[in-house]
Amino acid sequence: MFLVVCATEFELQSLLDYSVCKADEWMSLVTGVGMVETAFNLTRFLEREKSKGENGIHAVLNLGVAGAYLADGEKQADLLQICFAEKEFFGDMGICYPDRMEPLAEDLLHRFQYVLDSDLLNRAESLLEENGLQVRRGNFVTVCGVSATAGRGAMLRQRYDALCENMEGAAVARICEEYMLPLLEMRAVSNYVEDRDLTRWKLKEACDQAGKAAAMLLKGLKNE
Ligand SMILES: O=C(O)c1cccc(C(=O)CC[C@H]2O[C@@H](n3cnc4c(=O)[nH]cnc43)[C@H](O)[C@@H]2O)c1
Repeated sequence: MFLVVCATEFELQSLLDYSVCKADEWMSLVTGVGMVETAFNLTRFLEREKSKGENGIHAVLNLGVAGAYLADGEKQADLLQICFAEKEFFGDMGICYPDRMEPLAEDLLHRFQYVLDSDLLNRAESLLEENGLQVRRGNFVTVCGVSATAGRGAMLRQRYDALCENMEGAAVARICEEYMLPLLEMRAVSNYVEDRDLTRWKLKEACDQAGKAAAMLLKGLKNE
């Protein structure tokens, strides 16, 4: 079964509202916002499952919202659009200058980028497109702090050839690597990464969109 991992109750609630699957068909975990809470709570959860002798989790869905980087034309995700991660990066792990980032020496890091499960991603993308959703796929950047200027957004987008940013994805990928669990990461765009203006954020609508898409996925992937 899938383990659905969300940072907040808010992001999970809409999936619970839309889901027609029975409770024993997927499990959920709310980790808290950010990489540390995510890594700690996901590891603890998987260890507890292991110690119960349960081996029911076969894949992880990291579900939530994200900030889309501004880009020219084709490369720009729309507000509320569903995006899938092809790769995840620890985006601010490095040497941070005001206008650029430089990498740390490779031998200082375990891993800096993760390639997500392409089979799961292809199946999920097809399923949502068959259900009439226009989705996007691309690189995701996990950051410690929400980017609050268009300049920082442009720098991160360019550096990682990225679609959007979030605060948990790379941590989930790290733990899934350790437990050899295939990972699918799906997020709805709640905001653009621009000079900060919270009045333009669409958090509630994005959670709703993500929950609706996740309910479709969990039902569809189960029937394949
Ligand atoms: O500043 C506020 O008042 C505020 C109120 C509600 C939510 C926030 C967040 O920053 C949510 C962070 C949460 O959502 C993901 N997320 C969404 N957009 C972005 C972004 O532009 N950059 C990074 N993370 C984003 C993230 O995964 C967190 O879990 C603030």
